[in-house]
This record gives sequence, C-alpha cells and structure tokens, in this order.
Amino acid sequence: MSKLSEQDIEKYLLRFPDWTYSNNAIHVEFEFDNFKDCFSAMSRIAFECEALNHHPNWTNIYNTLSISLSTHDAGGVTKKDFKLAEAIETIVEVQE
Ligand SMILES: C[C@H](O)[C@H](O)[C@H]1CNC2=NC(N)=NC(=O)C2=N1
Repeated sequence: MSKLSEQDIEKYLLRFPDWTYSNNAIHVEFEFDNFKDCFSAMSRIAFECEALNHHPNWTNIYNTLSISLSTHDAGGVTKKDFKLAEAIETIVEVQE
C-alpha cells in the first residue's frame, strides 16, 4: 500500500478532528476516567488491530492513551492507518 501525500492526509484528517499529522504518522491522545477504562479500550483496540493486521505505536500512562499510526512498510501514512483510526474512534466513542 502506498504512502498518502500530505495533501491527501490533510483531507482525511477533516473527518478526524482529534487527530494530527506529524513525523510521517497520525497521532491522537485519549483521556479516560481511570486506568481500567483505558486498558479496556486498549484490549478492544488490540482485537481490531489483529483483525486488520495493522498495529499502533502507543503509550499508556494511567488513564491516558497516546496513539501514533503509520504503515512501517510504506514509511508513512496509508489508507490502512485511517481504517484503523476509524475503528479506534468507534471503540472509544462507544466506551466514553
Ligand atoms: C507481515 C505483516 O503483514 C506486517 O508485518 C504488518 C503487521 N502490522 C503492521 N502495522 C503497521 N502499523 N505497519 C506495518 O507495516 C505493519 N505490517
């Protein structure tokens, strides 16, 4: 899958207001009520990643989850990243 142009990325990002683009990846940070809710979301996201065979770089500190998505093989952002971003948004929206 080929890397999207910055122009295409900006266009996609209009549908993802919480996400930003920098350093060849898209990024988001979520804050939950507590660690349990955060880790529960991470578990749900993990199943989706396996289903899509696409995986995030992420960091969890207590109730915050920071996620960066890029396609390593392409060296940048592809449609796969936006597909996973969409799944993540659905999971987090349902849970919040
Ligand atoms: C073999 C397998 O398809 C690859 O290693 C996949 C797995 N998950 C991946 N995840 C991400 N984010 N980028 C990749 O290039 C990637 N490649």
